[in-house]
Order: sequence, then structure tokens, then C-alpha cells
Amino acid sequence: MFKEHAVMLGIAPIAWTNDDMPELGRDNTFEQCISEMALAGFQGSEVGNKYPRDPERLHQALALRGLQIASAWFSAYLTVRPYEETAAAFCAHRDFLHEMGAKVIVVSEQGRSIQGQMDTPLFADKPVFTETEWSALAEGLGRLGRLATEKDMTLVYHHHMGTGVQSAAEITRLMELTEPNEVSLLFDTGHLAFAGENPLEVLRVHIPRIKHVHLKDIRPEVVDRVKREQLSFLQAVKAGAFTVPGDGCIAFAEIFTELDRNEYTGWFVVEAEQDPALANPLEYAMKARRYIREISGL
Ligand SMILES: O=C1C[C@@H](O)[C@H](O)[C@@H](O)C1=O
Ligand SMILES: [Co+2]
Repeated sequence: MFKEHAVMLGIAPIAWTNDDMPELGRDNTFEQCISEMALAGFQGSEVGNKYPRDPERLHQALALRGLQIASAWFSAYLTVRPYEETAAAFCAHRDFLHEMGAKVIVVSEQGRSIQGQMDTPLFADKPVFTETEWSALAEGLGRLGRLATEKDMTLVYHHHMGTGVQSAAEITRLMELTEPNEVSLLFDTGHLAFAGENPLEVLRVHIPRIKHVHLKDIRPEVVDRVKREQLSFLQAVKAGAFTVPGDGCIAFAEIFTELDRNEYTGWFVVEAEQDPALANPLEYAMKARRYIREISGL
């Protein structure tokens, strides 16, 4: 599997220190995080809030451990702020990632997002974009996508729980409103399963647009509790809604087979945020690494 085309396997720092809730993993250092990523057998990482922003220092620390930067998250506000504001921040982010050798830029629209609100019920209060907001989002993403191609990079859109692009229908709408050469898709297994979608079906529909993959699993009993008790996204994460591939209910073998059959090239990034005090990050990283090898040969 994945022999004739280039794929890389990375892991996100969010299992060690959570950028959305800095109190989770506050004591875990940058050096511990990247050392354990390498020890668990990963080739790269996305960028977390404890990573040095000086490209030379970051390169040096990663090179010592044989790691590369796959990408980093960017919050867009295209539906609620002037385009120029998002574009200026995007260019700085793009240039940093370019210096780090990354080829894709992860973008998620945060206009009216509830993902960072501790007490807002996730399933009741998710934003639904108006026609005006859809137009601003699609047009703005197209322009950001063109800014990415200036550096030979690709914008990958991250659908996400608690945002205006969460469901399969919303992902399809966004893909229809944007051009494939400007806006690609990030496929996040955990967010799709959490949203009640079948990740494999979404993968089959959008596979030509998918240029980056986040691998996370869900614990269905926790997701049921999130619905029952009207928990927020952050409360869901703390309660253990997400875990590493192989530790939840998603059928990853079929997903890998489908991506391989379609000659997916790019990164797979294990991204399983949970409370590091409850789920030891190195232990879970190793568990994920073993499982991925077993089912895909990677
Ligand atoms: O890609 C991601 C980045 C995180 O900050 C986010 O909340 C997480 O759920 C995710 O999928
Ligand atoms: Co993700």
C-alpha cells in the first residue's frame, strides 16, 4: 500500500499541549513533544503554540529528530471582517510555512464559530451561513488560494465541528462554490464522524479535492453524552470525544484503501486531542503508529 506515491505520516502537537485549551498539557515542553513524536516513529508535525516561530530555530530542533513541518492551522474571518485583514494575516502565515518547507496551508473559517466557546452547546448552536456569508467565504477563499499558489502552495479547507462548514452537505456546497485549483479540502475523519457523517462516503465524493488528511477517531459513547448533556466542543474534547485511530469506532482500513486506490499523495497527520493527564501522549502516539502500520503498511 502507498508504495508508488509519496505519503508522509505526521502527528499534531495537540495531544501534548492543546492550543484551544492551553491548560491541557501546560507542563509539556516543546522539546518533550517533538522528541516523543520522533520516538513514536512519525516523520513530521503541524505547528503548535509552544513551537519557536523563528524558522531557523524550529528547523534545527526538528532536524535533530528527523522531523518536518506538514502544515499549520489558520483561522479565517472572511464572513465577518474585511478581506484585507484576513489576507494580511494569511500571507504572514503562508510565508512562515513556506520557509519551513510546508506545501499545504490549513484554513478554517471562524466567523460565528462556536468551537472555542466553553459553554455553548455544540449540537444546538452551530452557525448556519446565510447566502451573503457563503459568497464572502467562497470568494475570499478563492483569493487566499491564489495567494497560496504564488508560493507554489495549496490551501486546504478544514471542515470543523461548531463552524459553518461542518456537515457533508456544507462541505459539498463549499466545494461547488470554489475552484479546484484555488481551494482544496482537508479530510478530517474525526470531525466527520462526530458530525454524524460517514467519512468514507465523504472521501469518495471529494477525493480529487483532498490534499491533506487528519486522522482521528471518536468514542461514540462520549459523543452520545455530548448530545444528551448539550456539551460544548471544548467540553467534548475534555470528556474524551476524540482518540487516536484504532481506539474508537471509525473503519480506518477502508479509508486507507480508498486513498491508496486513488493514489493520494501528501500528509496523514494523526490529530487526537484529549486531556494529556488522562491519555499519555507518547503512549497514544505509539498506539496510533502501531495501528496505522498494521492496517496500511505505512
Ligand atoms: O485541525 C484541528 C485543529 C484544532 O485546533 C481543532 O480544534 C481540532 O479539532 C482540529 O481538527
Ligand atoms: Co483536524
